[in-house]
Order: sequence, then structure tokens, then C-alpha cells
Amino acid sequence: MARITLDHIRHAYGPNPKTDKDYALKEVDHEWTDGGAYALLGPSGCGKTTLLNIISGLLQPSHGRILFGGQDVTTLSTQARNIAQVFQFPVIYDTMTVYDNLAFPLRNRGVPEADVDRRVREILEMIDLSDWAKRKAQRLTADQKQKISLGRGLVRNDVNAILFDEPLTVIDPHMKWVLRSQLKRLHKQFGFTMVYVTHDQTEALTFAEKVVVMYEGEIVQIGTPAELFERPSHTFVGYFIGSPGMNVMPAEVAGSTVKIGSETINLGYAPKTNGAAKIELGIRPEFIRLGREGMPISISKVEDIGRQKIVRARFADQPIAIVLAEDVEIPTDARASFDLDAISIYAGSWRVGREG
Ligand SMILES: Nc1ncnc2c1ncn2[C@@H]1O[C@H](COP(=O)(O)OP(=O)(O)OP(=O)(O)O)[C@@H](O)[C@H]1O
Repeated sequence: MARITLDHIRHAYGPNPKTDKDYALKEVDHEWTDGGAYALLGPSGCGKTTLLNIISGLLQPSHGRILFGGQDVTTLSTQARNIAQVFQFPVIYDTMTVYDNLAFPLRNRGVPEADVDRRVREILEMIDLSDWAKRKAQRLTADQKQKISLGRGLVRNDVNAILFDEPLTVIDPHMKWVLRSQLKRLHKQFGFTMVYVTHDQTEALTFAEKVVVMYEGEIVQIGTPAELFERPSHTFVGYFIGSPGMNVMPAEVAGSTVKIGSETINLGYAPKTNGAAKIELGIRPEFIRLGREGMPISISKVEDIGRQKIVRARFADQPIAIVLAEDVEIPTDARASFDLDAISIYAGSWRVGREG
């Protein structure tokens, strides 16, 4: 397995890119750890596939270099990069048996037959297809075929990285959960470097150690699931991660106080806004408390979602969501207070630190 270095990579599909807008992938300059499990997460069109294709070698970046374990592979073909790939739809040989499909990548590299057999049996067990080993693949359902594709991706343990492009799209919801947990376990056991593309936050947050959140061609944060939840670097991460997403409200900062409409909150520190024009305050719905004290709000709706309830309200003329445990009573004429440690201040959509 290998460390992946993305060295000042950018990509434009059209000729002569001039401004940032011309790039489907804006500058990426990161190093991904050997043996790390990364998920590329973001909405449709944000550049996930572009970045994955640059890593796999299907696409040459317009700028920058890509290195595996310190070796420049920018101009190498997909095959020469020694990676395994699992795509959204099954890529298998219909006329071969399930067993032979899984054995193919190993036999292709001259692995001794005894090792092929041991490894194929392990994978068959993992994807729960041991009983189907001798059947022709064409007789299988779409989701069984996709399990073979996954198995083929995992069968070799001498690859630099395994790349997954929305691999669970055709898998039924229960099996999705099972396979995701198995992938995670395999990662722990074998330490594969894995890159997993998805637009589904649950999938990204349960699979990955590090989630790479992309928005409009840019990586806006790379972090653990907890970091993305507690300290979103960009308002988009706040909206996109969590359900409901973070409350983001226009604000004004003066010293260590922040004003939202006519409400003033003392932060206890001065945020470093550097005179930015667009200032916002972000707070996740889980960190707002309702009680008799605090700032005025008007509640419009309470949604019961099982162990929690979501309160929809207006605060300082802004819509706001609040998440409470199911057994928390909401007082009449409730007022709201924000957990100060959970407040983030954003200047031009990016989270700012403290002055001094
Ligand atoms: N071959 C291409 N030629 C021109 N533009 C392209 C090409 N492929 C992608 N794009 C554009 O690049 C941008 C990023 O697309 P990309 O497919 O990388 O996003 P994505 O996040 O993978 O989206 P999806 O989840 O829909 O696959 C989009 O604006 C898309 O229209």
C-alpha cells in the first residue's frame, strides 16, 4: 500500500483555463497517509470523480503531480499504477464462475494456485457467496454481481490503493450496511489505503477515518467525522453534515461580541474576521438549549423523530432548528441559549480563529 501525495493538482476539462471557475478541480495539495481510509464526499458535480480519476490515472491533471509512496506516477497508466478499482456498476466476466472471477486478478499476476485458493475462499466468505462459487456469474442478481466486483477489488493485497466509486449504489439497504462494516473491518485488518467516493454522508462517516468534503471543485475540509461535526471549516460542511445541518445566520462582530439581528452574544474572545464583508454565525441544532432564560424565539413546529425531536423556530428573524432529546420538556414561552463553545464564526464562508 502507498501514501498518496496530491502535489498542487488542478484540473480543467476545457482548453485555456483562466479563472478559478474554469477548473472542475481547484488546487488540491495534500498528502494522504499510507493505510488511510478516505471518503470523498460531496454533492453531484463537486469534482469527486474528477479527483478519483486523477488518482487512478484515467485522467491527466492539467496541473500538478501525483505520487504514490514518493514515486511520481502522474504520467503512468492505470495499470502501471498498480491499483484496484470498484465502480458503481458490476464489472465482471459473465461466462466465468464466481470463483474464477475472484481468482482472475491473482492468476493474472502469476500468484501460486494454493495462495489463489486460500485468498479466494476468504473473499467468498466475506461477501457471503461461498455457496455460489461454482456458478456462472451471469446467473446472479445485480447486487450479487456487485459483491463480486467488491471482492475482486479486495482480493489482491499487493496493490498501492483500492479506489471505490459509489460501490454500493446497486446494493440493497441492509446488505449496504453489512458490506460497509466488512470493508471497515478489512481495512483495520489489512491496512489497505482506500479512497471511497460517495455523496451519502452516512456512508462516508461510517466507512472513513478521514472524510474529504468537496464543494464546487474544492476540498473544503479533511477531517474525522467528529471534527466535521464539531468544527466545520466551511459553512458548506456545516449544512451538508448532520441532519438537520448547522444553523448559519448573518451576523456582525464587534470585538468579542456578535450580533444577530437585535440579539447580542458575548463570545468571550474576539474572532479574527480580518474585515471580511460576509460574517456568519454557525451553531449546530444539538447545541441550542431551550428554557425560561435566554434569547427570545418563536416556535413554529415540533417534529418527533424517535429518540429526538426537532424544533423549528424563528430566532432574530431567521429560521432555526433545535434538536432536543425526546424526554426534554419545552417550556411555554421558551427562550433559547447557545452553547458558547459550539459557536463558530465564519468570514466569507470560512471558519475563523481568534484574534491575538
Ligand atoms: N468529461 C468532462 N468534460 C467536461 N466537463 C466535465 C467532464 N466530466 C465532468 N465534468 C464537469 O466537471 C465537474 C465535476 O464533475 P465530477 O464528475 O468530477 O463531479 P462528481 O462530484 O463526481 O459528480 P457526480 O456525483 O454527479 O458523479 C462538473 O461540473 C462536471 O459537469
